Amino acid sequence: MIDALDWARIAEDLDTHGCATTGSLLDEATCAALAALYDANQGFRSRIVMARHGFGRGEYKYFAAPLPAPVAALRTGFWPHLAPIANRWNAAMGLAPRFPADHGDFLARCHAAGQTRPTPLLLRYAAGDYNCLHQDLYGEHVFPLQVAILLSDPWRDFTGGEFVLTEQRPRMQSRAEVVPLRQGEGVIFAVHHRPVRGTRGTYRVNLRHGVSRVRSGRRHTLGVIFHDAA
Ligand SMILES: O=C(O)CCC(=O)C(=O)O
Ligand SMILES: [Fe+2]
Repeated sequence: MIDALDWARIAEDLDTHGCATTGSLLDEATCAALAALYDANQGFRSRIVMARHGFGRGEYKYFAAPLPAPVAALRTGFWPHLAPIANRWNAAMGLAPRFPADHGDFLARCHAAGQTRPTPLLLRYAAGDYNCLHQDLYGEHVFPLQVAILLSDPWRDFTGGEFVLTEQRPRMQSRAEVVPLRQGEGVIFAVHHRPVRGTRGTYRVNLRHGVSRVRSGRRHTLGVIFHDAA
């Protein structure tokens, strides 16, 4: 299903806005099964209570290796479509790293540098919870794009809790983007920087993402990050 996405449109949205929605990626049953893993309390390497770290309110858990099959399939399925965009972006930004055709080869590079812990995660928010603006950087090796998939149904399961992105251009005030998602839909977005073409050439814009306050209900998300963590 990832291969069938409109990759020309996605690449254009990423280049223009720094984010792109995918349309439906996971059906309702798969979303429910993934969200249910949160409470199963098995198959995770760590649990983070956001308030304890000043990250917001709510919590998340990082999957342990081996990743659940649907999560591993998303990582390997997105990779061949995202790696060429990431290579083009790094070239435009004057950043040296280039990404291989196979995600396993990139993970080997992360692991050799001590980034051995898996980063895909499940997040859970209740009423009043939110996720402060941040960047998911876990070491020297960074893949510049990541994906977040909404597992809950907006309006039925929760209200509020919008995915937000901000970008800071040099010497300008920040621009915010709110990304409405349906259940099972993903947003692909820049982890750290993206290239923007200006009148004097291409420059680097700094992005951060987060989630606005959940007003009611419960919201679950699956985060797919492509570099592993130190
Ligand atoms: O819950 C969300 O929509 C955002 C999750 C997030 O920060 C991530 O996947 O990196
Ligand atoms: Fe994040």
